[in-house]
Amino acid sequence: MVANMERRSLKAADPLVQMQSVSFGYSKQTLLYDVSVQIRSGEMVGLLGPNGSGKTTLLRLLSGAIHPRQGQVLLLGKTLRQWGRRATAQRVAVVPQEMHMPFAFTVEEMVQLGRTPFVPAFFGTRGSQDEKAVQEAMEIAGVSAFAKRSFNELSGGERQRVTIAMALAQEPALLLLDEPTAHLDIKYQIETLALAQRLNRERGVTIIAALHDLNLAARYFPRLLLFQRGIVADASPAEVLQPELLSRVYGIPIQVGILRGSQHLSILPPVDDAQAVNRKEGSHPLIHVMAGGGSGELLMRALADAQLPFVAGALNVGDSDHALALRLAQEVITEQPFAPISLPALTRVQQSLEHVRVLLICPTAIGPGNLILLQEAYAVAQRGVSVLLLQGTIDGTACTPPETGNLQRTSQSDFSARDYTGGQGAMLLEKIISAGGQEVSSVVEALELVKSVITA
Ligand SMILES: Nc1ncnc2c1ncn2[C@@H]1O[C@H](COP(=O)(O)OP(=O)(O)OP(=O)(O)O)[C@@H](O)[C@H]1O
Repeated sequence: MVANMERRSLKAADPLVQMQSVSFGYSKQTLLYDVSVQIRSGEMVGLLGPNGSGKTTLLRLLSGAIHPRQGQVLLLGKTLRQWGRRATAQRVAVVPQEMHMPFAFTVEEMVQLGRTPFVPAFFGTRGSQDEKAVQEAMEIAGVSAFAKRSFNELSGGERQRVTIAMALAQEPALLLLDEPTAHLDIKYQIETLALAQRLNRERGVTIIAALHDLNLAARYFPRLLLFQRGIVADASPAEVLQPELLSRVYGIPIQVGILRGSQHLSILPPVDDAQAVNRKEGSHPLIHVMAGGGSGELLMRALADAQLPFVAGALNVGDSDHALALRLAQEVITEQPFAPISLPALTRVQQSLEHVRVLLICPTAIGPGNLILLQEAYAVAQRGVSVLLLQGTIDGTACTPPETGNLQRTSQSDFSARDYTGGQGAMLLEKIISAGGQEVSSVVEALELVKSVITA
Protein backbone atom coordinates (compact mmCIF):
# COMPACT_ATOMS: atom_id res chain seq x y z
CA MET A 1 0.00 0.00 0.00
CA VAL A 2 2.70 2.45 1.09
CA ALA A 3 4.81 1.35 -1.82
CA ASN A 4 1.89 1.57 -4.25
CA MET A 5 1.14 5.17 -3.36
CA GLU A 6 4.77 6.19 -3.60
CA ARG A 7 5.14 4.35 -6.89
CA ARG A 8 2.24 6.25 -8.40
CA SER A 9 3.76 9.58 -7.38
CA LEU A 10 7.11 8.69 -8.97
CA LYS A 11 7.91 10.31 -12.29
CA ALA A 12 8.95 7.76 -14.90
CA ALA A 13 12.52 9.09 -15.03
CA ASP A 14 13.01 9.17 -11.23
CA PRO A 15 15.20 6.38 -9.95
CA LEU A 16 13.53 4.15 -7.39
CA VAL A 17 16.85 3.07 -6.02
CA GLN A 18 20.37 4.25 -6.70
CA MET A 19 23.87 3.43 -5.56
CA GLN A 20 26.22 6.37 -5.61
CA SER A 21 29.95 5.53 -5.67
CA VAL A 22 29.45 2.68 -3.22
CA SER A 23 32.48 0.85 -1.87
CA PHE A 24 32.25 -2.00 0.61
CA GLY A 25 34.33 -4.78 2.13
CA TYR A 26 33.72 -7.32 4.90
CA SER A 27 37.34 -7.11 5.97
CA LYS A 28 40.05 -4.56 5.29
CA GLN A 29 40.02 -5.69 1.69
CA THR A 30 37.59 -3.85 -0.56
CA LEU A 31 35.09 -6.18 -2.19
CA LEU A 32 32.98 -3.69 -4.12
CA TYR A 33 34.60 -0.56 -5.39
CA ASP A 34 32.93 2.62 -6.58
CA VAL A 35 29.68 1.06 -7.76
CA SER A 36 27.14 3.51 -9.18
CA VAL A 37 23.84 2.39 -10.65
CA GLN A 38 20.29 3.67 -10.94
CA ILE A 39 17.18 1.51 -11.19
CA ARG A 40 13.88 3.08 -12.18
CA SER A 41 10.50 2.02 -10.88
CA GLY A 42 9.11 -0.89 -12.92
CA GLU A 43 12.44 -2.23 -14.15
CA MET A 44 13.37 -5.91 -14.07
CA VAL A 45 17.12 -6.26 -13.72
CA GLY A 46 19.24 -9.41 -13.66
CA LEU A 47 22.52 -9.40 -11.80
CA LEU A 48 25.11 -11.76 -13.29
CA GLY A 49 28.63 -12.62 -12.23
CA PRO A 50 30.82 -15.51 -11.15
CA ASN A 51 30.77 -17.05 -7.66
CA GLY A 52 32.12 -14.63 -5.11
CA SER A 53 31.83 -11.63 -7.41
CA GLY A 54 29.68 -9.80 -4.85
CA LYS A 55 26.10 -10.21 -6.12
CA THR A 56 24.63 -11.16 -2.73
CA THR A 57 26.62 -8.37 -1.12
CA LEU A 58 25.17 -5.88 -3.59
CA LEU A 59 21.64 -7.07 -2.80
CA ARG A 60 22.35 -6.79 0.94
CA LEU A 61 23.52 -3.21 0.43
CA LEU A 62 20.33 -2.45 -1.51
CA SER A 63 18.18 -3.90 1.27
CA GLY A 64 19.99 -1.97 4.00
CA ALA A 65 21.16 -5.18 5.73
CA ILE A 66 24.69 -3.81 5.45
CA HIS A 67 25.88 -0.27 4.81
CA PRO A 68 28.48 1.09 2.40
CA ARG A 69 31.94 1.95 3.60
CA GLN A 70 31.86 4.84 1.17
CA GLY A 71 29.11 6.28 -0.98
CA GLN A 72 25.41 5.85 -0.38
CA VAL A 73 22.34 3.86 -1.30
CA LEU A 74 19.26 5.98 -1.96
CA LEU A 75 15.68 4.77 -2.02
CA LEU A 76 13.29 7.35 -3.45
CA GLY A 77 15.99 9.97 -2.95
CA LYS A 78 16.63 9.26 0.75
CA THR A 79 19.43 7.11 2.15
CA LEU A 80 18.46 3.78 3.69
CA ARG A 81 19.81 5.03 7.02
CA GLN A 82 17.41 7.99 6.80
CA TRP A 83 14.50 5.63 6.11
CA GLY A 84 15.46 3.32 8.97
CA ARG A 85 14.99 -0.46 9.03
CA ARG A 86 11.24 -0.59 9.45
CA ALA A 87 10.39 1.97 6.78
CA THR A 88 12.89 0.33 4.41
CA ALA A 89 11.28 -3.08 5.00
CA GLN A 90 7.90 -1.56 4.09
CA ARG A 91 9.33 -0.81 0.67
CA VAL A 92 12.06 -3.36 -0.01
CA ALA A 93 11.63 -7.12 0.32
CA VAL A 94 14.33 -9.76 0.00
CA VAL A 95 13.99 -13.37 -1.04
CA PRO A 96 17.20 -14.98 0.24
CA GLN A 97 19.02 -17.88 -1.41
CA GLU A 98 17.75 -20.35 1.15
CA MET A 99 15.47 -20.08 4.13
CA HIS A 100 15.61 -22.54 7.01
CA MET A 101 12.97 -22.40 9.71
CA PRO A 102 13.98 -23.93 13.03
CA PHE A 103 10.30 -24.12 14.09
CA ALA A 104 7.39 -25.89 12.45
CA PHE A 105 5.66 -22.84 10.98
CA THR A 106 2.78 -23.36 8.61
CA VAL A 107 2.92 -21.72 5.22
CA GLU A 108 0.33 -19.15 6.28
CA GLU A 109 2.26 -18.29 9.45
CA MET A 110 5.39 -17.83 7.37
CA VAL A 111 3.68 -15.49 4.96
CA GLN A 112 2.20 -13.56 7.89
CA LEU A 113 5.78 -12.87 9.02
CA GLY A 114 6.08 -10.76 5.88
CA ARG A 115 3.67 -8.27 7.45
CA THR A 116 5.97 -7.67 10.44
CA PRO A 117 7.16 -4.23 9.24
CA PHE A 118 3.54 -3.05 9.21
CA VAL A 119 2.41 -4.38 12.58
CA PRO A 120 2.75 -1.70 15.27
CA ALA A 121 5.68 -2.35 17.61
CA PHE A 122 5.05 -3.65 21.14
CA PHE A 123 2.23 -6.19 21.06
CA GLY A 124 0.59 -4.76 17.95
CA THR A 125 -1.92 -7.01 16.25
CA ARG A 126 -2.50 -7.59 12.59
CA GLY A 127 -5.49 -5.86 11.07
CA SER A 128 -7.77 -6.74 8.17
CA GLN A 129 -5.42 -4.98 5.72
CA ASP A 130 -2.62 -7.30 6.86
CA GLU A 131 -4.81 -10.37 6.48
CA LYS A 132 -5.87 -9.26 3.00
CA ALA A 133 -2.22 -8.75 1.99
CA VAL A 134 -1.28 -12.22 3.29
CA GLN A 135 -4.12 -13.98 1.44
CA GLU A 136 -3.37 -12.06 -1.74
CA ALA A 137 0.35 -12.83 -1.55
CA MET A 138 -0.38 -16.56 -1.13
CA GLU A 139 -2.78 -16.42 -4.05
CA ILE A 140 -0.32 -14.70 -6.39
CA ALA A 141 2.54 -17.01 -5.46
CA GLY A 142 0.29 -20.06 -5.85
CA VAL A 143 0.70 -21.37 -2.30
CA SER A 144 -2.88 -20.97 -0.95
CA ALA A 145 -3.56 -24.67 -1.52
CA PHE A 146 -1.01 -25.65 1.09
CA ALA A 147 -1.53 -22.76 3.51
CA LYS A 148 -1.94 -25.06 6.51
CA ARG A 149 0.99 -27.35 5.71
CA SER A 150 4.29 -27.11 7.53
CA PHE A 151 6.91 -25.08 5.62
CA ASN A 152 9.66 -27.59 6.42
CA GLU A 153 7.76 -30.42 4.71
CA LEU A 154 7.51 -28.69 1.35
CA SER A 155 9.58 -29.38 -1.75
CA GLY A 156 12.30 -26.92 -2.77
CA GLY A 157 10.10 -25.35 -5.43
CA GLU A 158 7.15 -24.97 -3.09
CA ARG A 159 9.36 -23.41 -0.42
CA GLN A 160 10.71 -20.95 -2.92
CA ARG A 161 7.17 -19.85 -3.74
CA VAL A 162 6.41 -19.46 -0.04
CA THR A 163 9.44 -17.22 0.48
CA ILE A 164 8.31 -15.16 -2.48
CA ALA A 165 4.80 -14.97 -0.95
CA MET A 166 6.39 -13.78 2.31
CA ALA A 167 8.16 -11.03 0.43
CA LEU A 168 4.97 -10.13 -1.46
CA ALA A 169 3.06 -9.79 1.81
CA GLN A 170 5.41 -6.86 2.46
CA GLU A 171 3.82 -5.23 -0.63
CA PRO A 172 7.26 -4.01 -1.67
CA ALA A 173 8.09 -1.49 -4.34
CA LEU A 174 11.42 -3.27 -4.78
CA LEU A 175 11.82 -7.03 -4.68
CA LEU A 176 15.35 -8.40 -4.36
CA LEU A 177 15.77 -12.04 -5.31
CA ASP A 178 19.02 -13.83 -4.51
CA GLU A 179 19.44 -16.70 -6.95
CA PRO A 180 15.72 -17.49 -6.95
CA THR A 181 16.17 -20.54 -9.16
CA ALA A 182 19.01 -22.22 -7.26
CA HIS A 183 18.17 -25.82 -6.32
CA LEU A 184 15.03 -25.84 -8.46
CA ASP A 185 14.32 -28.13 -11.36
CA ILE A 186 13.68 -26.57 -14.74
CA LYS A 187 9.88 -26.52 -14.26
CA TYR A 188 10.12 -24.62 -10.98
CA GLN A 189 12.87 -22.35 -12.34
CA ILE A 190 10.57 -21.26 -15.14
CA GLU A 191 7.57 -20.99 -12.82
CA THR A 192 9.52 -18.80 -10.39
CA LEU A 193 10.83 -16.43 -13.04
CA ALA A 194 7.44 -16.31 -14.77
CA LEU A 195 5.97 -15.31 -11.41
CA ALA A 196 8.59 -12.57 -11.03
CA GLN A 197 7.76 -11.38 -14.55
CA ARG A 198 4.03 -11.28 -13.77
CA LEU A 199 4.65 -9.28 -10.60
CA ASN A 200 6.72 -6.88 -12.58
CA ARG A 201 4.32 -6.50 -15.50
CA GLU A 202 0.99 -6.63 -13.73
CA ARG A 203 1.81 -5.07 -10.38
CA GLY A 204 4.70 -2.81 -11.34
CA VAL A 205 7.03 -4.36 -8.76
CA THR A 206 10.63 -3.44 -9.51
CA ILE A 207 12.76 -6.56 -9.47
CA ILE A 208 16.48 -7.10 -9.09
CA ALA A 209 17.60 -10.72 -9.12
CA ALA A 210 21.02 -12.32 -8.80
CA LEU A 211 21.19 -15.20 -11.25
CA HIS A 212 23.56 -17.89 -12.38
CA ASP A 213 21.65 -19.19 -15.36
CA LEU A 214 22.60 -16.94 -18.26
CA ASN A 215 19.93 -18.42 -20.54
CA LEU A 216 17.14 -17.72 -18.08
CA ALA A 217 18.58 -14.27 -17.44
CA ALA A 218 18.45 -13.53 -21.16
CA ARG A 219 14.91 -14.86 -21.40
CA TYR A 220 13.32 -12.96 -18.52
CA PHE A 221 15.38 -9.84 -17.81
CA PRO A 222 15.37 -6.89 -20.23
CA ARG A 223 18.33 -5.31 -18.42
CA LEU A 224 21.39 -7.16 -17.19
CA LEU A 225 24.22 -6.00 -14.99
CA LEU A 226 27.34 -8.08 -15.39
CA PHE A 227 29.16 -7.84 -12.16
CA GLN A 228 32.66 -8.59 -10.98
CA ARG A 229 33.22 -6.56 -7.84
CA GLY A 230 32.03 -3.64 -9.89
CA ILE A 231 29.77 -3.27 -12.86
CA VAL A 232 31.48 -4.52 -16.00
CA ALA A 233 28.48 -4.16 -18.30
CA ASP A 234 24.99 -2.73 -17.91
CA ALA A 235 22.71 -3.14 -20.93
CA SER A 236 20.27 -5.44 -22.71
CA PRO A 237 20.93 -9.23 -22.87
CA ALA A 238 22.11 -9.01 -26.47
CA GLU A 239 24.69 -6.38 -25.54
CA VAL A 240 25.85 -7.92 -22.27
CA LEU A 241 25.91 -11.57 -23.29
CA GLN A 242 28.85 -11.27 -25.66
CA PRO A 243 30.97 -14.41 -25.82
CA GLU A 244 34.30 -12.58 -25.40
CA LEU A 245 33.08 -10.58 -22.44
CA LEU A 246 31.49 -13.60 -20.72
CA SER A 247 34.55 -15.74 -21.37
CA ARG A 248 36.78 -13.14 -19.74
CA VAL A 249 34.55 -12.54 -16.74
CA TYR A 250 33.80 -16.24 -16.08
CA GLY A 251 37.25 -17.44 -17.10
CA ILE A 252 36.07 -20.18 -19.52
CA PRO A 253 35.31 -20.10 -23.22
CA ILE A 254 31.60 -19.42 -23.75
CA GLN A 255 29.60 -19.43 -26.97
CA VAL A 256 26.45 -17.42 -27.54
CA GLY A 257 23.97 -18.41 -30.21
CA ILE A 258 20.42 -17.70 -31.20
CA LEU A 259 18.09 -20.66 -30.94
CA ARG A 260 16.45 -21.52 -34.21
CA GLY A 261 12.88 -20.22 -34.33
CA SER A 262 13.38 -18.30 -31.10
CA GLN A 263 14.23 -14.74 -30.31
CA HIS A 264 16.23 -15.77 -27.32
CA LEU A 265 19.94 -16.11 -26.84
CA SER A 266 21.45 -19.42 -25.95
CA ILE A 267 24.65 -19.57 -23.98
CA LEU A 268 26.70 -22.72 -24.14
CA PRO A 269 30.18 -23.98 -23.52
CA PRO A 270 31.90 -24.67 -26.88
CA VAL A 271 31.20 -28.03 -28.49
CA ASP A 272 34.61 -29.29 -27.49
CA ASP A 273 35.75 -27.46 -24.43
CA ALA A 274 39.24 -28.91 -24.45
CA GLN A 275 39.74 -28.00 -28.08
CA ALA A 276 38.63 -24.44 -27.45
CA VAL A 277 40.98 -24.07 -24.51
CA ASN A 278 43.85 -25.43 -26.61
CA ARG A 279 43.01 -23.11 -29.44
CA LYS A 280 43.00 -20.22 -27.03
CA GLU A 281 46.33 -21.28 -25.56
CA GLY A 282 47.75 -21.80 -29.03
CA SER A 283 46.86 -18.26 -29.97
CA HIS A 284 48.18 -16.34 -27.02
CA PRO A 285 48.08 -12.63 -27.86
CA LEU A 286 51.32 -11.14 -29.10
CA ILE A 287 50.65 -7.83 -27.36
CA HIS A 288 50.70 -7.04 -23.64
CA VAL A 289 49.47 -3.73 -22.22
CA MET A 290 50.48 -2.33 -18.84
CA ALA A 291 48.23 0.56 -17.85
CA GLY A 292 46.18 1.94 -14.96
CA GLY A 293 44.17 4.97 -13.93
CA GLY A 294 42.70 5.52 -17.38
CA SER A 295 46.12 5.84 -19.06
CA GLY A 296 45.39 2.82 -21.26
CA GLU A 297 41.93 3.77 -22.38
CA LEU A 298 42.64 5.16 -25.83
CA LEU A 299 45.33 2.62 -26.59
CA MET A 300 43.14 -0.35 -25.63
CA ARG A 301 40.25 1.03 -27.68
CA ALA A 302 42.55 1.50 -30.67
CA LEU A 303 43.94 -2.04 -30.38
CA ALA A 304 40.42 -3.47 -30.14
CA ASP A 305 39.26 -1.36 -33.11
CA ALA A 306 42.22 -2.68 -35.11
CA GLN A 307 41.24 -6.22 -33.99
CA LEU A 308 44.59 -6.79 -32.37
CA PRO A 309 44.16 -9.17 -29.43
CA PHE A 310 46.06 -8.24 -26.28
CA VAL A 311 46.61 -9.15 -22.65
CA ALA A 312 46.17 -6.36 -20.10
CA GLY A 313 47.49 -6.24 -16.59
CA ALA A 314 48.05 -6.57 -13.89
CA LEU A 315 45.21 -4.14 -13.15
CA ASN A 316 43.38 -3.52 -9.91
CA VAL A 317 39.66 -4.18 -9.62
CA GLY A 318 37.99 -0.78 -9.54
CA ASP A 319 40.53 0.84 -11.83
CA SER A 320 38.77 2.24 -14.90
CA ASP A 321 41.37 0.55 -17.11
CA HIS A 322 40.44 -2.79 -15.50
CA ALA A 323 36.75 -2.40 -16.32
CA LEU A 324 37.56 -1.42 -19.90
CA ALA A 325 40.11 -4.21 -20.31
CA LEU A 326 37.44 -6.76 -19.31
CA ARG A 327 35.51 -5.59 -22.32
CA LEU A 328 38.34 -5.24 -24.80
CA ALA A 329 41.30 -7.45 -23.92
CA GLN A 330 41.54 -11.15 -24.71
CA GLU A 331 42.87 -11.76 -21.23
CA VAL A 332 42.96 -9.56 -18.15
CA ILE A 333 45.28 -10.16 -15.23
CA THR A 334 43.39 -8.95 -12.20
CA GLU A 335 44.57 -7.77 -8.80
CA GLN A 336 42.55 -6.88 -5.68
CA PRO A 337 41.38 -3.27 -5.33
CA PHE A 338 44.19 -0.96 -4.20
CA ALA A 339 46.44 -3.96 -3.50
CA PRO A 340 50.07 -4.14 -4.64
CA ILE A 341 50.76 -6.67 -7.39
CA SER A 342 50.71 -10.08 -5.71
CA LEU A 343 52.83 -13.09 -6.60
CA PRO A 344 50.02 -14.95 -8.45
CA ALA A 345 49.28 -11.87 -10.58
CA LEU A 346 52.98 -11.31 -11.21
CA THR A 347 53.39 -14.94 -12.29
CA ARG A 348 50.58 -14.51 -14.80
CA VAL A 349 52.22 -11.33 -16.12
CA GLN A 350 55.53 -13.20 -16.49
CA GLN A 351 53.78 -16.05 -18.32
CA SER A 352 52.12 -13.62 -20.71
CA LEU A 353 55.36 -11.74 -21.34
CA GLU A 354 57.05 -14.98 -22.38
CA HIS A 355 54.71 -15.15 -25.39
CA VAL A 356 54.40 -11.56 -26.52
CA ARG A 357 56.26 -9.70 -29.22
CA VAL A 358 55.30 -6.21 -28.04
CA LEU A 359 54.88 -4.76 -24.59
CA LEU A 360 53.08 -1.42 -24.40
CA ILE A 361 53.56 0.63 -21.25
CA CYS A 362 51.00 3.39 -20.77
CA PRO A 363 51.83 6.55 -18.84
CA THR A 364 50.28 5.50 -15.55
CA ALA A 365 51.43 6.58 -12.10
CA ILE A 366 54.24 4.44 -10.71
CA GLY A 367 54.01 3.52 -7.06
CA PRO A 368 55.48 0.87 -4.78
CA GLY A 369 52.55 -1.40 -5.71
CA ASN A 370 53.19 -1.59 -9.45
CA LEU A 371 56.94 -0.90 -9.60
CA ILE A 372 57.47 -4.62 -9.94
CA LEU A 373 55.76 -4.53 -13.35
CA LEU A 374 58.43 -2.16 -14.62
CA GLN A 375 61.10 -4.56 -13.39
CA GLU A 376 59.47 -7.24 -15.54
CA ALA A 377 59.27 -4.78 -18.44
CA TYR A 378 63.00 -4.10 -18.09
CA ALA A 379 63.74 -7.85 -18.20
CA VAL A 380 61.59 -8.11 -21.33
CA ALA A 381 63.44 -5.25 -23.01
CA GLN A 382 66.74 -6.91 -22.15
CA ARG A 383 65.54 -10.08 -23.91
CA GLY A 384 65.12 -8.01 -27.07
CA VAL A 385 61.33 -7.92 -27.06
CA SER A 386 59.91 -4.69 -28.42
CA VAL A 387 58.86 -2.39 -25.56
CA LEU A 388 56.95 0.80 -26.40
CA LEU A 389 56.52 3.51 -23.80
CA LEU A 390 53.60 5.81 -24.43
CA GLN A 391 54.35 9.32 -23.38
CA GLY A 392 51.97 11.66 -21.72
CA THR A 393 50.79 13.03 -18.47
CA ILE A 394 48.55 11.11 -16.13
CA ASP A 395 45.75 13.64 -16.10
CA GLY A 396 43.70 11.94 -18.78
CA THR A 397 45.34 13.69 -21.73
CA ALA A 398 47.67 10.76 -22.20
CA CYS A 399 47.48 8.78 -25.40
CA THR A 400 45.51 11.23 -27.48
CA PRO A 401 42.98 9.66 -29.86
CA PRO A 402 44.35 8.33 -33.17
CA GLU A 403 42.59 10.95 -35.26
CA THR A 404 43.74 13.94 -33.31
CA GLY A 405 47.43 13.58 -33.20
CA ASN A 406 50.42 13.58 -30.97
CA LEU A 407 51.36 13.70 -27.37
CA GLN A 408 53.84 16.18 -26.14
CA ARG A 409 57.26 14.76 -25.67
CA THR A 410 58.18 15.26 -22.05
CA SER A 411 60.45 12.27 -21.47
CA GLN A 412 62.47 12.48 -18.26
CA SER A 413 60.34 15.13 -16.63
CA ASP A 414 57.27 13.10 -17.58
CA PHE A 415 58.74 10.02 -15.91
CA SER A 416 59.53 11.93 -12.73
CA ALA A 417 56.14 13.63 -12.62
CA ARG A 418 54.34 10.34 -12.29
CA ASP A 419 56.89 8.52 -10.19
CA TYR A 420 55.88 8.03 -6.55
CA THR A 421 58.68 5.67 -5.64
CA GLY A 422 61.40 8.20 -4.86
CA GLY A 423 63.01 7.92 -8.26
CA GLN A 424 63.10 4.12 -8.70
CA GLY A 425 60.26 4.15 -11.22
CA ALA A 426 61.76 6.89 -13.38
CA MET A 427 65.14 5.14 -13.25
CA LEU A 428 63.59 1.85 -14.43
CA LEU A 429 61.87 3.61 -17.33
CA GLU A 430 65.22 5.11 -18.32
CA LYS A 431 66.83 1.66 -18.10
CA ILE A 432 64.08 0.21 -20.30
CA ILE A 433 64.90 2.85 -22.90
CA SER A 434 68.61 2.13 -22.73
CA ALA A 435 67.82 -1.58 -23.18
CA GLY A 436 66.04 -0.78 -26.46
CA GLY A 437 62.63 0.45 -25.28
CA GLN A 438 61.16 3.04 -27.58
CA GLU A 439 59.15 6.10 -26.60
CA VAL A 440 56.09 6.78 -28.76
CA SER A 441 54.21 10.00 -28.79
CA SER A 442 50.80 8.96 -30.07
CA VAL A 443 48.45 6.02 -30.28
CA VAL A 444 48.72 6.18 -34.08
CA GLU A 445 52.48 5.77 -33.89
CA ALA A 446 52.13 2.97 -31.33
CA LEU A 447 49.68 1.09 -33.55
CA GLU A 448 51.92 1.37 -36.60
CA LEU A 449 54.90 0.04 -34.67
CA VAL A 450 52.82 -2.78 -33.13
CA LYS A 451 51.60 -3.85 -36.56
CA SER A 452 55.09 -3.78 -38.04
CA VAL A 453 56.49 -5.87 -35.18
CA ILE A 454 53.81 -8.55 -35.15
CA THR A 455 53.71 -8.94 -38.91
CA ALA A 456 57.50 -9.04 -39.28
N1 LIG B 1 29.51 -12.05 5.98
C1 LIG B 1 30.65 -12.17 5.30
N2 LIG B 1 31.83 -12.01 5.93
C2 LIG B 1 33.01 -12.10 5.28
N3 LIG B 1 33.10 -12.34 3.93
C3 LIG B 1 31.97 -12.51 3.26
C4 LIG B 1 30.68 -12.43 3.90
N4 LIG B 1 29.72 -12.64 2.97
C5 LIG B 1 30.38 -12.83 1.79
N5 LIG B 1 31.71 -12.75 1.97
C6 LIG B 1 32.75 -12.89 0.93
O1 LIG B 1 32.55 -11.85 -0.02
C7 LIG B 1 32.75 -12.33 -1.36
C8 LIG B 1 31.50 -12.05 -2.19
O2 LIG B 1 30.45 -12.81 -1.67
P1 LIG B 1 28.98 -12.73 -2.27
O3 LIG B 1 28.17 -13.75 -1.54
O4 LIG B 1 28.51 -11.34 -2.27
O5 LIG B 1 29.25 -13.18 -3.78
P2 LIG B 1 28.23 -13.76 -4.85
O6 LIG B 1 28.58 -13.12 -6.16
O7 LIG B 1 26.82 -13.62 -4.39
O8 LIG B 1 28.66 -15.28 -4.88
P3 LIG B 1 27.81 -16.59 -5.23
O9 LIG B 1 27.47 -16.48 -6.68
O10 LIG B 1 28.78 -17.68 -4.96
O11 LIG B 1 26.61 -16.61 -4.34
C9 LIG B 1 33.08 -13.80 -1.23
O12 LIG B 1 34.47 -13.93 -1.30
C10 LIG B 1 32.57 -14.18 0.14
O13 LIG B 1 33.34 -15.23 0.70
